[in-house]
Amino acid sequence: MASSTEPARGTAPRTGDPSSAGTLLTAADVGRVIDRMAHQLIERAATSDPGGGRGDGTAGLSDLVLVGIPTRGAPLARRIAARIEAFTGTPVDVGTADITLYRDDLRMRGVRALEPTVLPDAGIDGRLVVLVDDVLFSGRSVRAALDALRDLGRPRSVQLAVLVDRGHRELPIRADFVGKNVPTARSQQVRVHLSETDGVDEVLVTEGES
Ligand SMILES: O=P(O)(O)OC[C@H]1O[C@H](OP(=O)(O)OP(=O)(O)O)[C@H](O)[C@@H]1O
Ligand SMILES: O=c1cc[nH]c(=O)[nH]1
Repeated sequence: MASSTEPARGTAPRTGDPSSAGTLLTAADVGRVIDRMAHQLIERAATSDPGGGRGDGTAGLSDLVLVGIPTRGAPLARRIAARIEAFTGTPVDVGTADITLYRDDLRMRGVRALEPTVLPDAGIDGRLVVLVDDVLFSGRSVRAALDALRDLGRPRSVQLAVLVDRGHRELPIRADFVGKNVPTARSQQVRVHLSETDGVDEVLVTEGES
């Protein structure tokens, strides 16, 4: 997670009046935001490369594993990895980590099917893991993901990338890469739709809790 002296990158202030209900990001916006996040990850992987890199824009990428948090963090991680490969020519390992059994609010959320946990063959030990999710809200999903990772290996570092940070944290968790910071009212919902899961790329703000 980001240190307190290093603000997460984003495109809008996190404080301010709540966003109006409606479309926050169109399909084209989602594509642009994913591209920007891919570039930021390339840069950050290079600066955190213990080997110092080769100066060709691919430093640290072999060390990087993008781990998506289901549901929509999984396709998002795959898309960011695909864009990193498109920009650098270097493939990036991707995985998914189901967090269901690690949640602290399991009893409040009702029964839901477990999602797959799939890691690259090289695993995550000693590597730079970037957790990927669509929305960061209370931080409880990310907290659960950190616990899930603990059972999967021992990365040398864990960072967090989210498409939308809507504020209202209940835990001391902050993203290292933010596609878009969106001031919201607690009563609103941010709904991320991706073509892989929903048939369309868009981010909506709706009124009323789900
Ligand atoms: O910071 P938090 O308060 O945990 O909220 C963010 C989480 O909520 C949503 O997932 P949800 O649990 O609704 O499941 P889904 O991904 O299957 O939609 C979203 O995808 C994030 O994972
Ligand atoms: O607004 C929210 C809150 C939690 N999870 C979401 O996907 N959206």
